[in-house]
Amino acid sequence: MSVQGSFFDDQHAAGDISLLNGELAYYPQFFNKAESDDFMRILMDTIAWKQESMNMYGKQVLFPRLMAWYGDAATSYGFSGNTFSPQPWTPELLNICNRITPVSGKPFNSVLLNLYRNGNDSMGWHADDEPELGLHPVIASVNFGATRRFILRYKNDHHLKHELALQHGSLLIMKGSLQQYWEHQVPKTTKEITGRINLTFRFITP
Ligand SMILES: O=C(O)CCC(=O)C(=O)O
Ligand SMILES: [Fe+2]
Repeated sequence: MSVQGSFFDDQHAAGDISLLNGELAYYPQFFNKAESDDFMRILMDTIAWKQESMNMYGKQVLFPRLMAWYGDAATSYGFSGNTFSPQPWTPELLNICNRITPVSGKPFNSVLLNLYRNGNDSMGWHADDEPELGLHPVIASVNFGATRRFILRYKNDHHLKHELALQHGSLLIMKGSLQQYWEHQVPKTTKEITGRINLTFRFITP
């Protein structure tokens, strides 16, 4: 994809964002409005959304969002005391995966989906650094629905931050040593907003 114009006059401008010890690439309008609207509606209706719980200091606590896990049968994924077995790929998930793979330059065999029902749903600080993702994972994050803040902070200096507003139809690629040195979060907001779906495509060592 070519980069033309400035970020201010060309909404299609896309590009690499180089951080200290980490790399991002952001494509604000990777999917056009019509196809993004379609994906949002179809994913809302066809994905097996569930509110999972995690063990926190000996107590079961509900995740503040709905989740789902899809991918190749051989992949399974553990975090926060859970092990997820994937549901088989749906046509839309395969379609999205096939569209983003040429940009990521790496194949994916699974996708974690998150549904933020409103501003009260969120995701806390974490890095996607589980061993089954490998040392320098390429993770492709696709966004439909309401724009949400995506904040990164440097693990060794929390003052060092970078923020993006992930919009409807956007693609964010996280790569290099980003997960090793940075954490990210999607904070709650008091704004009246509609739902948002985020998909993170990953390659899990089978
Ligand atoms: O919703 C987002 O933008 C972030 C999702 C995320 O960080 C994850 O699934 O690990
Ligand atoms: Fe993450």
